[in-house]
Amino acid sequence: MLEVKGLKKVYRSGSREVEALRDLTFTVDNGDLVCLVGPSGCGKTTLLRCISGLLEPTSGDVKVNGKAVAGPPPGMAVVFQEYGRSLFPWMSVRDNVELPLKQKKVSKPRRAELVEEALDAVGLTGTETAYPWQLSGGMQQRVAIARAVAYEPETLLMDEPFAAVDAQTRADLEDLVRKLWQRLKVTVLFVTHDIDEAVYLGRRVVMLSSSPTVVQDELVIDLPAERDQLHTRADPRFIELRTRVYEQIQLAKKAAAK
Ligand SMILES: Nc1ncnc2c1ncn2[C@@H]1O[C@H](COP(=O)(O)OP(=O)(O)OP(=O)(O)O)[C@@H](O)[C@H]1O
Repeated sequence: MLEVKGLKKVYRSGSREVEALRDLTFTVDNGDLVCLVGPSGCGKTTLLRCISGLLEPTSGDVKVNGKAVAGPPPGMAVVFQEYGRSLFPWMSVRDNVELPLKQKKVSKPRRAELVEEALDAVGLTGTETAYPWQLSGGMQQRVAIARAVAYEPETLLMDEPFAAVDAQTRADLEDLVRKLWQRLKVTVLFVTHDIDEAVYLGRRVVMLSSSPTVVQDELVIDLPAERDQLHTRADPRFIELRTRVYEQIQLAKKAAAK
């Protein structure tokens, strides 16, 4: 289980202080898919960086399976928004996916297996020797997802991973994430500012307020587990849920403007 308790982050530079996160508390059960949604600048990236041990919180704590996070936790992988910057352009697709496995000291034959399985899972078999810059944006993001999946993480953090791809590719990648989540039984925390994406993907949606950020509300997404872009998004329950999330986010924005 991932536990975030009383998390606060204040950035300080000289005499300037920015309180990015005020007091965040929520949990993600093992094997759950939780979407975090909040307005732009509410501190979503700051939160994920604290969870992944890349940034030290000012106070509060993050625990994974009861253990406090201090530095990047071993069973965690992160997929960032900017695929262009997260892949090494001088390395082939295979080498990019394999690199974290080398760092994890996985044996060579097992690495080959994991890379092959992960590329197959994201529909990129045959691109092993290509370089990232020879692929489309959507394909590059698939490579980044394959790299995270090959690592066999217990927890997968995704920070607005589809913000930079076109709408059709985005829909395909959303379905890919749900498929991988169901197949691999991994715990997923998915951050997005897109309300429809959060409701479509999540089993739960945690709504954040504007900065200084607190948890505004939480919602269980009681849509069927089998989802598809056409029918799920037209389901009256989907529309009800997205309206609830939208209203909460609007309330958060109004409260912040006062
Ligand atoms: N290194 C930093 N130093 C000072 N302030 C920072 C730093 N990083 C972020 N901030 C501030 O903290 C707040 C939250 O930023 P953050 O990037 O976490 O938000 P976000 O929700 O991910 O934004 P967006 O949705 O626009 O990507 C913002 O006010 C931002 O200006």
